[in-house]
Amino acid sequence: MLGRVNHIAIAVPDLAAATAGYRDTLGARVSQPQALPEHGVTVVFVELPNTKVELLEPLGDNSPVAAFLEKNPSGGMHHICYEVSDILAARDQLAKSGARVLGSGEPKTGAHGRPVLFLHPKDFFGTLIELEQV
Ligand SMILES: CC[C@H](C(=O)O)C(=O)SCCNC(=O)CCNC(=O)[C@H](O)C(C)(C)COP(=O)(O)OP(=O)(O)OC[C@H]1O[C@@H](n2cnc3c(N)ncnc32)[C@H](O)[C@@H]1OP(=O)(O)O
Ligand SMILES: [Co+2]
Repeated sequence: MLGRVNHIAIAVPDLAAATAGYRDTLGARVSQPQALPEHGVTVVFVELPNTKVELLEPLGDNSPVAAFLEKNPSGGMHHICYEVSDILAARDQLAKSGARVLGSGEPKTGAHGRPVLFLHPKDFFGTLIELEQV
């Protein structure tokens, strides 16, 4: 089922400061901010030779990231995104195995304009998993 790691996500309290840290201190190439109101976040992507790091901060009042930052005020690893070739087949297989697919269960459009789903962290060893169809 799983393909490449598409990105590792880090939730941060201040996206501009985190962007400067990756760009200026770590010398990395960082994309422009992308506001994703339907997901309650603003994100940037740190471009790396073999994958990406997604830096994300809350956007709006019901951001799913806000509760995470209350527990982790300086930020922290938020999720890992794996690529899948068929997100609906993956979803159905996972649901059959008893894994919780978050939200309505229907894929939403992610930051790359492709369908994404999330799996509950408690079902995967304390790690929030995002699946992105590539
Ligand atoms: C799609 C656009 C973009 C992209 O890449 O394209 C993104 O990635 S957007 C990313 C932001 N969107 C999401 O995270 C959507 C999925 N997330 C959720 O549905 C919620 O955040 C959820 C269900 C994971 C947690 O919701 P909430 O924090 O309200 O619930 P609890 O506080 O009750 O948490 C339950 C339990 O899970 C632990 N938890 C919460 N978040 C995480 C996490 N990121 N990693 C690991 N564990 C997490 C939390 O601590 C609770 O544990 P407990 O031991 O019961 O205290
Ligand atoms: Co993501």
